[in-house]
Amino acid sequence: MSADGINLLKSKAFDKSKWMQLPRDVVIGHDVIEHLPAVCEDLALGRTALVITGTRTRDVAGDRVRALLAEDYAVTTVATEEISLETIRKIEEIGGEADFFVGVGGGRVIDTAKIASFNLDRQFISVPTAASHDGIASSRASVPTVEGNTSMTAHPPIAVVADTGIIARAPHRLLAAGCADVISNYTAILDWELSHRLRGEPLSEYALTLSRMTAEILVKDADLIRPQSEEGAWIVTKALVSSGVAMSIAGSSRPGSGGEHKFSHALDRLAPGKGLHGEKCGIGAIITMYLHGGDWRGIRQSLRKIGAPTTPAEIGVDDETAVEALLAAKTIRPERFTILDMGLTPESARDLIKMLYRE
Ligand SMILES: NC(=O)C1=CN([C@@H]2O[C@H](COP(=O)(O)OP(=O)(O)OC[C@H]3O[C@@H](n4cnc5c(N)ncnc54)[C@H](OP(=O)(O)O)[C@@H]3O)[C@@H](O)[C@H]2O)C=CC1
Ligand SMILES: O=C(CO)COP(=O)(O)O
Ligand SMILES: [Zn+2]
Repeated sequence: MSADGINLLKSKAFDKSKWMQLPRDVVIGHDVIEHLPAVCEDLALGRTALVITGTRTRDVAGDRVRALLAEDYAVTTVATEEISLETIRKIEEIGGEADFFVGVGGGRVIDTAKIASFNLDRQFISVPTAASHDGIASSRASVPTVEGNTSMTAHPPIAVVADTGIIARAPHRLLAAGCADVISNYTAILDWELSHRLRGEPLSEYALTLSRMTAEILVKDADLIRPQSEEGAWIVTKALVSSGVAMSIAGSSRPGSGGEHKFSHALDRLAPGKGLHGEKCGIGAIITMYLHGGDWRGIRQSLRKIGAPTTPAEIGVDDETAVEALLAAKTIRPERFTILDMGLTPESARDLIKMLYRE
């Protein structure tokens, strides 16, 4: 039985988290931020909006969103500096009276808006300022907790408004990180298949195929993904939306998150502030592809071509910490079986990190 079938079979009880929810309006293109009021009108979401943004992204787009909506809506803006259960709770208090939420920023801000709106049973609109992660359109959200990073069921945005002009002007590092997040789908899928074969974990063939196809198209178009190129921003944003849809189909982040993501989450804790989410996942994907016996040099070549880092040193992490993260990775969400559960030792972890520097 595939995971798709299981979702349907289990749907007898009223449990929204089992539904396959997808965004309704997805608007990607030049200057589309100006269409945000029209999108809100189309969706008839109410008259009171809470805009959640970041301390940098407020200048980049948060203030513009506020000004655009203020003509027709009562708007409150909150700028957050971090994602945590505490911040989300505070935002829920501020947004209790809002009819809908708008998340304007990177992955942290969008996940914050996603979880707070889900908890309050309000819709939210995703306005990414960077193509740096595949949570732009997904129904999943990740929050760092004391037990490690937790993947939470939430809901997808009712709409995505992705302005490629804004995204193309963001530092190229963010775009490259988004590409790496998508490239890591290759290894996430291998881990999922491994767990399916070894542990009988349900597999969604639709989600898996969409996830792999998204990574393949991105790698094929890698030559077009250049700094400040709006065409590149458009290609990557579409891939991130597609990857997020794969997660919504699966009802979990499995199609886009395997051992390479666990490595990234372990680094979040062991080396806080070093490297972007997608950058860490990309480095992890080289390692787990090697362990799967696949084309790890191909993964590394694609990351290099796009301008993403391929070694811990490039993100300011020393090798010993990277070894520690590799060993700690399997303790994060231990129920999610990956290649890192197949007998990694301190010696082999050291060799794997060394391997990253090999020509
Ligand atoms: N829900 C899901 O399915 C997924 C969720 N994620 C989550 O997303 C997060 C990672 O997202 P990521 O975007 O890498 O990290 P952040 O949201 O932390 O963004 C990184 C930095 O880039 C800044 N930034 C964003 N846009 C611009 C811009 N246009 N110009 C200048 N600076 C900009 C942000 O500013 P500011 O300080 O203003 O925020 C922030 O300082 C993690 O929390 C991860 O768990 C990742 C993948 C999937
Ligand atoms: O980052 C993600 C997919 O790219 C989400 O995965 P996690 O569930 O590991 O946070
Ligand atoms: Zn990711």
